[in-house]
Amino acid sequence: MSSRKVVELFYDVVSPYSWLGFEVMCRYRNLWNIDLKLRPAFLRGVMQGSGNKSPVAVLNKMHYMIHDLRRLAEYFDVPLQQPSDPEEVMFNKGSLAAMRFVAAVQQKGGDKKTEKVSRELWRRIWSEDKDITEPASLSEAAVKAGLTDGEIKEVLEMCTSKEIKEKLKSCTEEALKLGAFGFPMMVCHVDGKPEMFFGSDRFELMAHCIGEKWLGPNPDKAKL
Ligand SMILES: N[C@@H](CCC(=O)N[C@@H](CS)C(=O)NCC(=O)O)C(=O)O
Repeated sequence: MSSRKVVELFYDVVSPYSWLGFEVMCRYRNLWNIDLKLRPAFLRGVMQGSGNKSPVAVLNKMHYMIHDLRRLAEYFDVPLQQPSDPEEVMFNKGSLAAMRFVAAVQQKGGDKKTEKVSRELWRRIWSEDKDITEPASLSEAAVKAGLTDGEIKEVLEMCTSKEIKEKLKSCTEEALKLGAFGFPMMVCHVDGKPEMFFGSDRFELMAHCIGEKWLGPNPDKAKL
């Protein structure tokens, strides 16, 4: 049997397209011969570091995205819904606290808990129009993800540590070095060479490059 290919998924919970990419990668993790590595990072740092401009700076692009996300939610079977004030949520409030929290969860609890907490944070911001900046909001997401009160207290304390700030920063810098200009970014390591894909709309090509089969965004339903 061929050795498992490593696929790194760089994401930020402020990014709705990252949620789509994340759910697809989680669905395919056991179907494809891959080792999925979650790489929580900071989208604003990637945008600034790469000199990219927000896609919503162009009005027509913003209108397209709003429409696109509505139909993608149904296509991907992800309960994505526009928050009432996307600008406030994405640009004013942002995701620094949330992504430090995710980085701390990963440090303390590994990828399984990181997956669950990330999903609950996306659900809050991109489905239920709820805050993800306050400690109480982060705690609520962590409770839903199954963390204990003790774990949550420890993770919240870790968020302000130099170690966790550095962890998020270095993952963001790594993404930039690999060529990131936005999220989601998937990096497949094929024969020791990194192959980068941007967006939740590159899975067909990715599957081709790693020698796997693309069965659409929901492979379990495709098999029925
Ligand atoms: N076509 C991509 C779009 C992904 C996308 O727009 N991601 C945003 C964050 S939610 C981004 O980083 N955009 C940077 C850019 O488009 O240059 C997809 O379908 O996933």
